[in-house]
Amino acid sequence: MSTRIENWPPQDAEAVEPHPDAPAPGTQLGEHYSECFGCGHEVESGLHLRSTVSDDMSVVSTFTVKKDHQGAPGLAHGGLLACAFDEALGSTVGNLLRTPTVTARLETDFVRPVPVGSTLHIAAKLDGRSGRKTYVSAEGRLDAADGPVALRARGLFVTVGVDHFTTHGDPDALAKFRQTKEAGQAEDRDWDVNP
Ligand SMILES: CCCCC/C=C\C/C=C\C/C=C\C/C=C\CCCC(=O)SCCNC(=O)CCNC(=O)[C@H](O)C(C)(C)COP(=O)(O)OP(=O)(O)OC[C@H]1O[C@@H](n2cnc3c(N)ncnc32)[C@H](O)[C@@H]1OP(=O)(O)O
Repeated sequence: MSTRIENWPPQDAEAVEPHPDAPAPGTQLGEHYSECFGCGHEVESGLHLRSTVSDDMSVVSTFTVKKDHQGAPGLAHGGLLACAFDEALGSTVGNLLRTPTVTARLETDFVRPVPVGSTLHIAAKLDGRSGRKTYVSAEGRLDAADGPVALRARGLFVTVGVDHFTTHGDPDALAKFRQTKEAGQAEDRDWDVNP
């Protein structure tokens, strides 16, 4: 059975409200985990995505394509670009709704090639919510917030409990995640997803 979502957001989705304690527009969001490939500073060849709350419903992220991110010579790898959108969409849901979620479905439309050295400006917005399901979409523009559209993506994120990470994750990595938080390096996150 196909799980493709034909209508976006689906009819059963309700309007989504940001969490009352969501970071205010203009807030720069910190990395959520130092070893995250999408945002962590410890991953040398990672994406080092940086995100800022744009308004109640949206987050803008930037990511500069490096040599390590190539698919074809001089061009970004498509799967890696999808990864950047996964991170940007997940950060939008996690930070504006202040809930731990995981990607259940990610659709990416590749509109134009993304050269090494270019910076993608990814504008993501919350589209709707239905129970544990949050619908979020994004557009990525080349080299400027109003540059040409290079990608579009839509994601379904499902809210999970802490047990998702304790059951399936690595205990040592989770301990490091907790220490990072306690050291105050994971800013703006007073909601606890740790065991
Ligand atoms: C990775 C980050 C972890 C750290 C979190 C900590 C702190 C967060 C802090 C800040 C956040 C900031 C940034 C985050 C940035 C990036 C995040 C990256 C996110 C990822 O990169 S994360 C890795 C990839 N991700 C997975 O590793 C998920 C694997 N997967 C599962 O773990 C299960 O599959 C799960 C849990 C998804 C569902 O399982 P489940 O048993 O809990 O629930 P169930 O199956 O009932 O689904 C419930 C409802 O979703 C519908 N549904 C499910 N899947 C669907 C699909 N594909 N299409 C259409 N609908 C779907 C069902 O139809 C049902 O709908 P309904 O309720 O209407 O029946």
